[in-house]
Amino acid sequence: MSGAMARPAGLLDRVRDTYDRILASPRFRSLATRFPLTRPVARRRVRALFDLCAGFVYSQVLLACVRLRLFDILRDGPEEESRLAARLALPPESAARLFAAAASLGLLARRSGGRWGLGPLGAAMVDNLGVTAMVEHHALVYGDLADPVALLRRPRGGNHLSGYWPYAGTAAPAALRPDQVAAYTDLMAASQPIIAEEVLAAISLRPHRCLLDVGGGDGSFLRAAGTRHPHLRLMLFDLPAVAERARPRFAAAGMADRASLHGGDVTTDALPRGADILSLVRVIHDHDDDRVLAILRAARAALPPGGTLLLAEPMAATPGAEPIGEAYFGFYLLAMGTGRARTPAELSVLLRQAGFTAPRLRPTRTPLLVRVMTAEAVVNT
Ligand SMILES: C[S@@+](CC[C@H](N)C(=O)[O-])C[C@H]1O[C@@H](n2cnc3c(N)ncnc32)[C@H](O)[C@@H]1O
Repeated sequence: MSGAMARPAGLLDRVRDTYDRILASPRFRSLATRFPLTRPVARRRVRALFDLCAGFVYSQVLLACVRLRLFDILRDGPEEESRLAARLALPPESAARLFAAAASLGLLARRSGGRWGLGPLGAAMVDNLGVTAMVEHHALVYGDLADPVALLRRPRGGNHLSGYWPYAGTAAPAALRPDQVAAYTDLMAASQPIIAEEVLAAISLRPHRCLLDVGGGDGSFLRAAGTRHPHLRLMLFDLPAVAERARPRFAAAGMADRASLHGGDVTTDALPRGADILSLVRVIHDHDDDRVLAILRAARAALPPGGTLLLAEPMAATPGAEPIGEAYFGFYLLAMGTGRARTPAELSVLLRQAGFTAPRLRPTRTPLLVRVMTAEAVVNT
């Protein structure tokens, strides 16, 4: 039991307990499927439970499609089954099995004349480098989650994912070598365009002069912001080996004279000054509370009084996307070894502790992908 004394159950709790006991009864479940009025609900629950049991198989069907480049092949139009099987170098029977499985998941669709085309979800995968990279990356996650009870019981870290995100498990992240940061930086860059679109639609940078992106990776977010706001000066802070990866990319985008790059460890080194808005995009959820406070305090110190903090990441308890924050990020970050998805209320508490005021959640178009909060650096008294 936790330290808190258990409160006596209220009426609502007792009603819920009774409801749970009824649902847990095999006899009731059997009755519910037979009774016409309860049958639709019973069927939905059975389906939801089956999807939970089978989800890993569905993911592997998607992985097979991605590895075979099936969505790329079908982007130019439907193809006849045996020709498609030959292009994929699959035995005809296996190919038919894959196509039927993918169609049942909305990835492919049957067309006339024995042909297969893209389904609605397969069409959404075309040129979707971010999701494609994540599907491949999940092969690593899959390994770490193979024994979830062992994962929950063991000390944190020491998994494939903690090796993939080496800053999560080291006391000296600034010493990481270029070869240790390349894979994760590229993965983040692949999904950054969609994140940047959401964030830049949620908050206007027009009133600002200079944006400092902390944990800014290869600068993808800054370049998106700089393209949309040509007046904006750009500053990037990340681990030295990561910040260096941004240099040729800013040059290629013709933004080298607007951008400055700064390498260091945000938990121990001072951040450069001069920006009136500072962003933390998909950074805070990687860290435990003590490091989050160190990062936010460094951000506060770098901003002028009244300066804006922009915090963007997937958050816990997002209405309609609860499993993303609690289940997906909960277990992903457990395997990685640090961090957790936090609710806007939890983030607000940390922001205030670090010297920010007026934390505010800004609506995003797809909160499942990213939510945005802003706060103001307190005016020193
Ligand atoms: C999950 S990635 C997000 C990258 C980028 N903001 C994005 O959304 O694509 C987290 C970033 O924080 C950086 N980072 C982690 N620990 C850091 C530290 N102690 N000091 C500076 N940067 C750090 C990583 O190198 C990485 O680029």
